Amino acid sequence: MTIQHEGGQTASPQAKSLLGGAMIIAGTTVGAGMFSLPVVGAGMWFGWSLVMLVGIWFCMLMSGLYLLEANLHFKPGASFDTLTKETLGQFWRVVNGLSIAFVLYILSYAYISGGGSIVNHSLNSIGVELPQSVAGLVFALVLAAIVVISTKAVDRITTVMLGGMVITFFLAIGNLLIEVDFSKLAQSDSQASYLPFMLAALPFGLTSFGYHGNVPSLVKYYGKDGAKITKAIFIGTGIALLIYVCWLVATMGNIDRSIFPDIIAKGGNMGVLVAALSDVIESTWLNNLLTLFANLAVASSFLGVTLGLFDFLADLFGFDDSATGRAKTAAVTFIPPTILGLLFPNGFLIAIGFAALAATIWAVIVPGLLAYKVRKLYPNSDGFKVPGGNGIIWLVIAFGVITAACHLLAMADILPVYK
Ligand SMILES: N[C@@H](Cc1ccccc1)C(=O)O
Repeated sequence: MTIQHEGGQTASPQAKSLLGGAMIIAGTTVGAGMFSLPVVGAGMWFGWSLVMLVGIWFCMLMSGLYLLEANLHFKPGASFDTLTKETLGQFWRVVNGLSIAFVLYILSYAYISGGGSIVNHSLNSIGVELPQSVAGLVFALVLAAIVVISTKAVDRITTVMLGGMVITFFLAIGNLLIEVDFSKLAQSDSQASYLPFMLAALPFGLTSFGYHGNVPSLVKYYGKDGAKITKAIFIGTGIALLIYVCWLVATMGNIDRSIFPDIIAKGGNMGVLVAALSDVIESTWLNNLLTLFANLAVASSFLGVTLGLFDFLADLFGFDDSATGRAKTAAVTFIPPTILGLLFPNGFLIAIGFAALAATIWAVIVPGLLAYKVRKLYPNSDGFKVPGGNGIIWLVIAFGVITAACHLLAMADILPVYK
């Protein structure tokens, strides 16, 4: 979800509720991570997954706050592009812009792949058989239509979807948690190794906590209220952490670790995970609830990300807001990921991994560098400053570099991958 288009900048900052901002962050953050985390976390299983999520949450929270710190040296409304250009120069501006565009594109494709998989799973349960690529096409066309119609439509529909997600999530999770078999969670076979699998999972954890494109929008929305925006980011990412942990308890507490290699062999796509969960759940309505939730989660992330991409490309190519302008923007936004979705209907996990590689640049490394630089440029500023000194900045940047390295090593088959 995005609030770039909020018209109400004239209201005083105090009038804006904290919860609104927190929900925007939570809505952006929770997405494809729901479906990648149990699959890539299977190797290290629950305990280490929990440790990893808390660590990544902290680093991604800090990098968001660094971006905020830098942003507050500019007028509300300044874009991420402007911040980078003015603070770090043309080189970083280009690297940053390219990595943002890449992440938005590859995520759009990932959502089409995941959405196709889940639409297919849903249709199967009512007896309709479609090739996965066609299901992806249907998913993409319906949602693209909403984005093309208007930003308002996206805002309204995402709000409805978010409401639906919260309701279905808590109903489904409530029931799943009741069925959880805690001995499954605590599974610890002293013969098996767990921890080494964390390295290959790090990039997926990083993508799961990405929301950073929304920070400049929050500054525009709330004005220069650093304390309030910090709270919104803290609460929003905290909600995401809570949802991910509940989801891991629900999935790993119901599906045995020994079943995951089979899920992974089938591409680890969302429909396969939900199907595995359906196998162990007797109740049909719980199954339907879960499927509905999965549909909503991926659809709302798709809307948020493609709307961001749509605006980014309109701005880049200078397409206007007329019907032809929007049609052109829609073409460059939706055609490439949809074609990829038709060609490679099951690349969901691979795409999320690549998204992580590029996201380390603009969601971790660049925010760290921005904060470091503004502290040097304005040493006497009494404005908002993230606590913890420069040491934590380097820690966060190191986390980004290590995660990017893990992705490259995993690609080269050097890291252990559970399968
Ligand atoms: N966190 C989002 C992906 C994302 C990454 C980076 C920025 C914005 C969104 C998800 O899991 O779907």
